[in-house]
Amino acid sequence: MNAAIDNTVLKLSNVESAYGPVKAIRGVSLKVRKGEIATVLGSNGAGKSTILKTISGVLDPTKGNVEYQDTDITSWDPANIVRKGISHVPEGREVFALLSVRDNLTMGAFTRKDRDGVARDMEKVFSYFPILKERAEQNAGLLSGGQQQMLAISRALMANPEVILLDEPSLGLSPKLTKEIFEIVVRINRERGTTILLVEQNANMALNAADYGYVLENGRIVMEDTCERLREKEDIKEFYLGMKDSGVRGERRWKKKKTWR
Ligand SMILES: Nc1ncnc2c1ncn2[C@@H]1O[C@H](COP(=O)(O)OP(=O)(O)OP(=O)(O)O)[C@@H](O)[C@H]1O
Repeated sequence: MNAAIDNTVLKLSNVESAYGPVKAIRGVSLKVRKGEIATVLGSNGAGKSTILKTISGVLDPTKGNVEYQDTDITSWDPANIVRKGISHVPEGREVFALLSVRDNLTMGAFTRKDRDGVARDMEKVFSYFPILKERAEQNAGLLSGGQQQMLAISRALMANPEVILLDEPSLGLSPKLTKEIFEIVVRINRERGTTILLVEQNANMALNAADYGYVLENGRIVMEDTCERLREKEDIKEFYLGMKDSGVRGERRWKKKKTWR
């Protein structure tokens, strides 16, 4: 379908990416529509982070294309991809530990010249995460893990993105904090209309927050559907929603891939 008609903002077509001889994703095709939260679920090593790195330009694909709003951005420089409107929050809540919270946020706006807009967005970020305002002058390294995750998301927001690529925000966080962070992610999506592509192992949180989901196994998409329908599928219940031990990677027997859109 024509991207303009089905509202697709981000489209991967048959993408393959590798680390030297290690093929991490193979033949990945997916679409993210404007204003939606899309999620990619998968176990350790499935290739989730590699999808985000390939979109954000950290890693050049060996095959296939990445399109954003009908522009082919395959292998673009990461800074130009941020300028174009895509911000990446990498796994592991990367922050500049020796810089203050405020300076981290200012660095997130490195592509912008509109000082008033940057100041406004900093206040907006502080309204999402008031603890960051309280600790604005502290070094980011002094923040707790959860607060660093908040800062990493906030720094991405400071670029005023249309799309946020969010890598495993639940990593290492308590269930309570994970829930809090997901609530803010949904709020950002609803209030700003920010399109979000979220990769997660925590399927429960991701399927509740997202509109549309993909399941990635061994570098390949094996299933996709609305999150509402994915939650009802036996494979998802067994392997991702804790109704059965997830077993060893690669041992799963997924039914033939079905596509609904
Ligand atoms: N820098 C690297 N060099 C070599 N191989 C890598 C590198 N980064 C990832 N890989 C390999 O690529 C594959 C996909 O990794 P990726 O990090 O994308 O998976 P993931 O689904 O995000 O896993 P996790 O949930 O553990 O973060 C894995 O086999 C991994 O070992």
